[in-house]
Amino acid sequence: MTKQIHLAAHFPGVNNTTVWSDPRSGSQIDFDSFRHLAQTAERGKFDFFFLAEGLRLREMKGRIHDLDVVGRPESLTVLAALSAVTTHLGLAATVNSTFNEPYEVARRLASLDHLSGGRAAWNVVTSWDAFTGENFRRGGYLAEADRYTRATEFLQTARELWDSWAPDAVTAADGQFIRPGGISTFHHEGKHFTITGQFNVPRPPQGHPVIIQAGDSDEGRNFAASSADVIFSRHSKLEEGRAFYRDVKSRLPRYGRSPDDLKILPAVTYVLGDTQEDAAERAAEIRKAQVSPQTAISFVEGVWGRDLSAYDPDGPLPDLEPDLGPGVSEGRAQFRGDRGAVAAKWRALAEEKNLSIRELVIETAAPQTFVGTAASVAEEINLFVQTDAADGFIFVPHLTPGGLDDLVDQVVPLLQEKGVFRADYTGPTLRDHLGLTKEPS
Ligand SMILES: Cc1cc2nc3c(=O)[nH]c(=O)nc-3n(C[C@H](O)[C@H](O)[C@H](O)COP(=O)(O)O)c2cc1C
Repeated sequence: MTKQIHLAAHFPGVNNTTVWSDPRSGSQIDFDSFRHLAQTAERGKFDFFFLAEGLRLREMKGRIHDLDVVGRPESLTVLAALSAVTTHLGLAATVNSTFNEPYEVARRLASLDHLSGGRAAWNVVTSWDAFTGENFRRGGYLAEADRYTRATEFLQTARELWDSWAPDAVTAADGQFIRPGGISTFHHEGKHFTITGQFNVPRPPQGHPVIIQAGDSDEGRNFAASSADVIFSRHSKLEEGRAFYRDVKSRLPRYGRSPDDLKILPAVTYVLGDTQEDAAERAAEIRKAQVSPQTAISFVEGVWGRDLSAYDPDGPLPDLEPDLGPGVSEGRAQFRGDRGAVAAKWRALAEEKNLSIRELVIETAAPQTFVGTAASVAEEINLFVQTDAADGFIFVPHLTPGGLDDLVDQVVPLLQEKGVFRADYTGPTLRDHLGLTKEPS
């Protein structure tokens, strides 16, 4: 059976995706930038618009990675404003379950779901690191091992709050506003939260907003399989995408769910050209522009575990061994792999090709996912979905705010012609767009 593709748009501006040097590059914080990207996604009949979250600026010994994050307003606030200038597009907010409280988050998501007529989604992230925690905690930090027990209980508690209002609780008829018995008292007692009382926002139009999950560990995958509607993954290559897809989908029956109940959407990038060669040339230029001198130094610092700010990005790698103790880079940019092995590989590559620090980082940076003509990119997107490497994609453009224009104008019509992507929305809610009939419980 031919699968229907799901498409979403990610607002860029972090992780060196954005090409700041391009004269078309606009503000990351003006409402017009958000509006342009969201309205472009809606013109393309995308399922949803996605905002990530970073709760502390990344830094190296106090030096902020200022090219990584230049303005990142709180996502639910931005999405509430976007709900007024869009009509069908889903609105997905990343909200951390480690540094927030269920009552407050459940209220804000229920409110967005009401304001938007059933278009809200919550990307439940679990970043727990102590460095970020300094912004929030009164003392003591969550152990890494507890991040998903807290997230699971957090989500369960939010669901109890949403369910505490019957769908028809508000009657506003016969001199009565609330139907007797329409609102129940909630009482939650658990390891992380003990709360009791009454929720004060009516049940969201979608019942529960759509739940997205973006972890990758075994616990993260189980959390998605048990509790999420969408998983946002980093596995964007064909073979690794298929392996991830098989692994995650095979976990659903353990939780009494069917594989269709969870959509797998990897984050992807793209570059279009008039010919394959033209697109490849443009892709190489974009990769160069994405690695600024400061970005190049911070990547190498992340692997070497040393302050390398005194080194010339256009010069050779430092003649220093990596420091394999705790990294000096803090925040989400911290490198989490085997730094010794990566450093050895990078040194060998730099020597073999005579690369400067910046050239090395450009050479090792992940290539763009889809590079080609509109027709070849449409083919490839469809191939990934029809061969179960994904159910669709979250596109991360490299330009704000015009970065999705060519995708929507040139690639989406080809997918529509193939009959694998909607020509128009068929329902008002995000659950309708995703073809999700029931909520995980
Ligand atoms: C594709 C992807 C996107 C993510 N986006 C965010 C984000 O915007 N904000 C955040 O705090 N964490 C984000 N995370 C981090 C995850 O929520 C999670 O904390 C992290 O991956 C550690 O969990 P894990 O060990 O299960 O992978 C993202 C992870 C992935 C894979």
